[in-house]
Amino acid sequence: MTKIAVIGAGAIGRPVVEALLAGAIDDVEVIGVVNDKPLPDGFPVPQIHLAEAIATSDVIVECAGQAVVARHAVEILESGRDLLVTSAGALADAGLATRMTAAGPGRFVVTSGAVGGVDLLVSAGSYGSVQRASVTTTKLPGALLQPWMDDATQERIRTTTEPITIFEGTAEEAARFFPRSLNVAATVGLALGSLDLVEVRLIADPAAELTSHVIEADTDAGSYRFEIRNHPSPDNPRTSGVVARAVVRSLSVLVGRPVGAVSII
Ligand SMILES: NC(=O)C1=CN([C@@H]2O[C@H](COP(=O)(O)OP(=O)(O)OC[C@H]3O[C@@H](n4cnc5c(N)ncnc54)[C@H](O)[C@@H]3O)[C@@H](O)[C@H]2O)C=CC1
Ligand SMILES: O=C([O-])CC(=O)C(=O)O
Repeated sequence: MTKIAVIGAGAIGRPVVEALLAGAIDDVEVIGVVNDKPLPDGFPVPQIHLAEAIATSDVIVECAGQAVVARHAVEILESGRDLLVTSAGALADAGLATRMTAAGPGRFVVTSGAVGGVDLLVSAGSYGSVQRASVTTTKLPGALLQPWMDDATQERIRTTTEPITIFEGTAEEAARFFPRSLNVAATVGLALGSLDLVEVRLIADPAAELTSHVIEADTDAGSYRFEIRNHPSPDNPRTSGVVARAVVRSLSVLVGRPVGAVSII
């Protein structure tokens, strides 16, 4: 039996817990959830402290935010626990990425999250050089407002009646400026082996009922274009609903029991 602790009980953490309790992966036990606020009434597993999670689990699943990875990943890995990272943008901090890579004996993996095609991009990145790569994300304006934006910028985004580009930059900048909306840009950069290479564009579109991520890459191995259109989570318009399922799938690979009739990894 593999003991799992989850950090975060929100739009990703809660459905991850529910899927695991429903038997999505054989032979796993959810020992509890670490959360910075009291859990809502009826939450199906107990709230535990991080120290208890570290002491009693085999794998810790982060579904809480980049700051949690920055603060706790090295400690978790040094304790010997494996760590599944959802907030991929944390690894845009090269110093943290280096410390996490050096830490052990626990291992860390990053879920593919809201996007697909990153398996092929890892293969292409290792095949030869990458000439260019881009991620263009389109979301509802309200999902993109940030505390660092001034009032005029927030108002322009909130009231736009047509699609507007609100950010252009590297995957590192994207992860820093939109920590809850552009982790996927870091995921693509990590897959290709360079975050600086990835040109990121973020569009606020009041008609964007679906969140879209268009990933393009020209490499020695080939040219790729993936267009992903996800329904947002009903619990958090920033987050695609499918992400919790991606986390469960990644966890199933990490624990060596891939889900599905035929294992595709
Ligand atoms: N890789 C990907 O494709 C995606 C990654 N994400 C990442 O996943 C994170 C979680 O997303 P959602 O579940 O939609 O967010 P959410 O806001 O619905 O839930 C976050 C949960 O984490 C808890 N939390 C926050 N800080 C914490 C701390 N320091 N310690 C313990 N618990 C803490 C909150 O109380 C809440 O329960 C996002 O912040 C983002 O970094 C989100 C969407 C896609
Ligand atoms: O869920 C999504 O579509 C993407 C997202 O929020 C992120 O990358 O942080």
